[in-house]
Amino acid sequence: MSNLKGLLDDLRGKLIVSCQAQADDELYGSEIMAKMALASKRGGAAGIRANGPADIAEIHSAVELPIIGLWKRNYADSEVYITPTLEDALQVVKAGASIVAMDATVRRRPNGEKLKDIVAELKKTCECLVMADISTIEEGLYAASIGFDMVSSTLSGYTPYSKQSDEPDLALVSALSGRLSIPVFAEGRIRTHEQAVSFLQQGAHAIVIGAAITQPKVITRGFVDQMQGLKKYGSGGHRHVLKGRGYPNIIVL
Ligand SMILES: CC(=O)N[C@H](C=O)[C@@H](O)[C@H](O)[C@H](O)COP(=O)(O)O
Repeated sequence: MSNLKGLLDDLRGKLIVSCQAQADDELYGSEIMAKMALASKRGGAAGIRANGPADIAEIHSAVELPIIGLWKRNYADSEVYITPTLEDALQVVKAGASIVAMDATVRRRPNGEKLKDIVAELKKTCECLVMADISTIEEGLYAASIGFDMVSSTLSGYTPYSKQSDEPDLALVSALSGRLSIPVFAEGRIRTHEQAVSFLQQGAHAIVIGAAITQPKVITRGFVDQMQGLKKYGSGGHRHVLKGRGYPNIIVL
């Protein structure tokens, strides 16, 4: 466990790159995600965020960086899609993640599982830290109270009741950083160097960036839109939409 506590210190002020591609993405595949992770490491990333046991295992064997693992899965009886169940979390840890990230929203989980019980079980049985992906201040406070090791603003804008915006949620990260003793990670729609620095100045422990680094389609579209005078990318010109039950897909507006 001491190693894991040290891990949080190691991540302070650092960048974690989210290397994820869905099945309908041109870059889909564990080998490609491992290359993406390797390139991120060479660029100075201190950690990788990755989706699914296959990608996590491949990255774990190819890149010497801590992995924040999750597993996006759809269940018929729940809107929760980021590591919804205990078994999903266990598979993520087994694949090589040091930190398991999971939806910590107030929404009902598959099979009636309770967030509190999942966290307690993980703490009891796994050598891992647990990250709460939250969408509101209340969810962040609750997550800290039930034993999560850190929270991340991942789901702000992706639950129907949270703030909807194309911008990253600086207010949420700032508010939680002032109220929680556990680390608060900034994640979701961070597109510029300036935004990343602002989050650190507002108290974020570390920064997680995905699309702006690992999705060439999105980056390309940003340039194209700017060149056409559409002013969309710099202010968050794309966002995830929940297609069907859960899976976020990048759409370009
Ligand atoms: C909402 C959701 O499911 N977010 C996912 C969480 O793992 C990923 O698809 C994001 O890429 C990640 O959060 C980083 O965000 P951004 O790609 O905006 O920098």
